[in-house]
Amino acid sequence: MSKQFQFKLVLLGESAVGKSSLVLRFVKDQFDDYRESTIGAAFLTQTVTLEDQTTVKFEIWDTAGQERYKSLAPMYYRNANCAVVVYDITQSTSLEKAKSWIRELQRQADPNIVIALCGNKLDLSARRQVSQEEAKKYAEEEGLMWGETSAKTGEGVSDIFTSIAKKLPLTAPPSARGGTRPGVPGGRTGVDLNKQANAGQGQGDQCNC
Ligand SMILES: Nc1nc2c(ncn2[C@@H]2O[C@H](COP(=O)(O)OP(=O)(O)OP(=O)(O)O)[C@@H](O)[C@H]2O)c(=O)[nH]1
Repeated sequence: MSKQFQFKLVLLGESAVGKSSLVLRFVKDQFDDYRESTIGAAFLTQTVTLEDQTTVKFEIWDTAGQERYKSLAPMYYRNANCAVVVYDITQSTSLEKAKSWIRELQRQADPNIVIALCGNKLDLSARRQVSQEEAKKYAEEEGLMWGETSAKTGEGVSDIFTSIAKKLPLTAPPSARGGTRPGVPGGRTGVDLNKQANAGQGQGDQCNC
């Protein structure tokens, strides 16, 4: 039987960089030009199958980027196995905000968290304010994964999640760990689904929490 794992992933970043759009593309392969700003956070799941048929189910917490929700974020990144910190390549201030989220994760999240820095809105590269060199250099210095995406065209979106899946510890002993549920953002993670009956949500389930 192929191995199945489940990990908790959190998205962080300034408002309007495209966090929810990235998740919508990844989970439902859709894009919405007029997406409303997230309130609180949203929960979705999606599964990635690797070449060796290992499946990685992501439990995704899409946080709200507006400043008024900032204090909620620790609830979502606490116990997260991985984080996608998003900036908008057409807004250099959004990279500064992403760096501040990364500093916070480095100080307060699980020390083994896998962090990917993601430059979104690649389809708008004519208006680019953040060069690939600058972002890549910063990511290398901080030991982060890095990639650029367009939630609008889909470019790079599945690559970033697949790269994260490959970096996660897929050999971790599963038995002592538990899964997360919608409404329980701080739940434990990293479960091997082969060992767990009734293992949570199906693909693309969503709740606004
Ligand atoms: N051109 C372009 N527009 C995008 C892309 N991704 C998102 N957008 C647009 O940017 C706006 C904000 O996108 P959201 O996904 O709501 O951004 P968010 O980061 O989730 O925002 P908050 O919920 O406020 O934190 C929307 O109008 C999207 O349609 C992209 O890759 N390219």
